[in-house]
Amino acid sequence: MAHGKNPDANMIPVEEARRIVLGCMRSTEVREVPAWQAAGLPLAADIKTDIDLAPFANSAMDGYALHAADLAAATADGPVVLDVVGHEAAGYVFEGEVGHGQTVRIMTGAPVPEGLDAVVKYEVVEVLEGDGNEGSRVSFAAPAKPGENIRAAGLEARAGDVVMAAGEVVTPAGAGLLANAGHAFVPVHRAPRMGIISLGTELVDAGAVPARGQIRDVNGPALMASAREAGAEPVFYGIAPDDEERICELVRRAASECDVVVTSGGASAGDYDYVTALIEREGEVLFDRVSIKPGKAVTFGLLGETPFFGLSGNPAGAFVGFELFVRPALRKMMGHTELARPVQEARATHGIKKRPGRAAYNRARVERAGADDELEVMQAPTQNSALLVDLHRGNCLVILDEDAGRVEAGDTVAVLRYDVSEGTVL
Ligand SMILES: Nc1nc2c(c(=O)[nH]1)N[C@H]1C(S)=C(S)[C@@H](COP(=O)(O)OP(=O)(O)OC[C@H]3O[C@@H](n4cnc5c(N)ncnc54)[C@H](O)[C@@H]3O)O[C@H]1N2
Ligand code: MOO
Repeated sequence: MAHGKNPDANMIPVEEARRIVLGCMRSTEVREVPAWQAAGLPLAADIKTDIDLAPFANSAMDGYALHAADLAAATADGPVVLDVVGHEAAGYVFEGEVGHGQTVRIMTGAPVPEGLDAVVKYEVVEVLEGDGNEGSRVSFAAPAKPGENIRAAGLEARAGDVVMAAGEVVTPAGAGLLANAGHAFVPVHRAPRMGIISLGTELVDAGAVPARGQIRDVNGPALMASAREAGAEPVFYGIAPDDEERICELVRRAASECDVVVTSGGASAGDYDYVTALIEREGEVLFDRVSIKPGKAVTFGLLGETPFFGLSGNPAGAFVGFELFVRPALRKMMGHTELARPVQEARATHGIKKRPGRAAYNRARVERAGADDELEVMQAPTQNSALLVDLHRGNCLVILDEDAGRVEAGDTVAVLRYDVSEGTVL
């Protein structure tokens, strides 16, 4: 992908870039993990239950199990009296026969004895004789409906039913359901390993005080956190000075050890920006410029089979590049089908400058405000790509398409919510 004087001639739209990226992603291997550890992950296979859920009809209340027909004529003035012939706690099974005129004292969760079809809770039962257990006589002042206070066998699922389908994201409640279906372990795609390299001779780590001309590496830690938040396993390969051989060595190592490699910096037009040329030489470049602001300098390619992202060095550009391309790629590798963050509409509190050209992803914060509790979006005062504080305090990016012009205060704009996970209905 050689280019002449104007590398921007290679710019492609965001949607096209994302299509190219996602087209290259393959899922990671499947492994079995404890069901509770699968929360937040999509299942890699359909999961069936081996038994009916619930496995037997059981009581939803502490009370008396009986034949509903026996109480048909019960009223306050003419109560029906039954003989208590047994007692049943959860985990215990009453094996005896229960005839008409008889009842069994039953606890919540205990199996309803064969032939009985209703449970009446303690609160509305009067004990006439005895302590309420076997040998007692109890009185009912109202009829009971057949099925009352009984949780039927198979209410949730039948043996052999799929209780959770491949691709469904496990929730904490879902982890319980999987256990109920007999699965202590379930198959999910392994967390992708994301290798991270910060490129730039000017970079020192957070523990050092930068000398004149140096700055601290902010993209390394920010990308590590972003990878972890996306469910990937971040691996930091360090800061590489602008030395082609050193970068090449690190990139090769990361590509052989990881599922995806992400660098920041060294991607643009400067004298020391090697990334695109290096990937071209070592593998294949699929694009090297996207029509976005910030973060247009984004190289995407393959090193053998390993996807490579060379993000812009400017911290806001690296963040936007991660959000728009790397995060969806990681999610696809994990088997997620919801790949895009939610986009919603909000009213701009101020005018927003925008020249036709690259699509803008402007740092902003959306909130409910005003008497009508409408969504209002306040853009950060400066959109300088070197600043991170507004991404930290903000929660969204205002999306202005390539051909959009100036936005006036009060206009409705689309905002991408990076504080909310993919698939959330807002
Ligand atoms: N002649 C041109 N110059 C530039 C263009 C252009 O089109 N023509 N585009 C500008 C834009 S827009 C961007 S974005 C940057 C992209 O630059 P690179 O991705 O090559 O990144 P660097 O040049 O290495 O660094 C840019 C900037 O970011 C700082 N940086 C880099 N890495 C880190 C890090 N890990 N932590 C904190 N800060 C970092 C670096 O010091 C630079 O200030 O190119 C423009 N130039
Ligand atoms: O593409 Mo650059 O990140 O706008 O500053």
